[in-house]
Amino acid sequence: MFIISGIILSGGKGERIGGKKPFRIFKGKYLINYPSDILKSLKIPFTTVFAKNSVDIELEKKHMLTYGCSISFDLVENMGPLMGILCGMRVLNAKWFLVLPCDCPYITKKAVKTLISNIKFAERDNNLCIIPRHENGYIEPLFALYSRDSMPILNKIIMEQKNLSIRYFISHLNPKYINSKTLDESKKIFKNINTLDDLINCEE
Ligand SMILES: Nc1nc2c(ncn2[C@@H]2O[C@H](COP(=O)(O)OP(=O)(O)OP(=O)(O)O)[C@@H](O)[C@H]2O)c(=O)[nH]1
Ligand SMILES: [Mg+2]
Repeated sequence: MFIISGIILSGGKGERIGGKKPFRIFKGKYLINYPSDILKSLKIPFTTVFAKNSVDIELEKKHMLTYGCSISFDLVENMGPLMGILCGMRVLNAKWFLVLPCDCPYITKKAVKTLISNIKFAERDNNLCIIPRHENGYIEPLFALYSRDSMPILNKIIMEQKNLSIRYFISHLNPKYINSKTLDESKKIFKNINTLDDLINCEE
């Protein structure tokens, strides 16, 4: 069993960017390549979870071949990131899952390593997830670690379909919150690309 495996969430509608978000080009690379390159360089195996109905099966297959990762698809459409996380967990044999969005081109190796360095404390304190939190209280649950022990809880939440918010899921996990600045003083790594303007206008 790998201790850590990655789940890259790539199955959102991407409405604000006009669809096909993972394969939008940002500074010469597909958006999805940024988190994928970091995971590859850290030798963390991962799966990329696309929407139930493929947006472009050729590009999705090419992504799989480029990175030697697996690709997964949401079992049910339009259920949001929790469905993506569960579908990723189902195909990975890991103790901890590193969940990342597909639209985080400023991600760094250092940030991922720092996040991972908290696992030993989470295991000591029985925290089933490790979530970056900003000073203003805002949390980053899609740039976070989840223990395998959170999987039955997530499964139950999805089966019940009562509340599919990620905050509801986390509320069952005794989260370890870590100061977002320990991952990146500038906090730029958390910047997501959501619109066509973001694709063009993001400064260096
Ligand atoms: N697998 C999967 N991933 C999702 C789902 N919804 C959102 N995501 C991913 O979660 C991350 C954050 O989502 P958003 O920033 O809202 O992106 P989005 O939903 O694609 O874009 P908008 O439609 O413009 O909100 C992105 O990496 C999305 O691809 C989903 O239902 N399934
Ligand atoms: Mg969305």
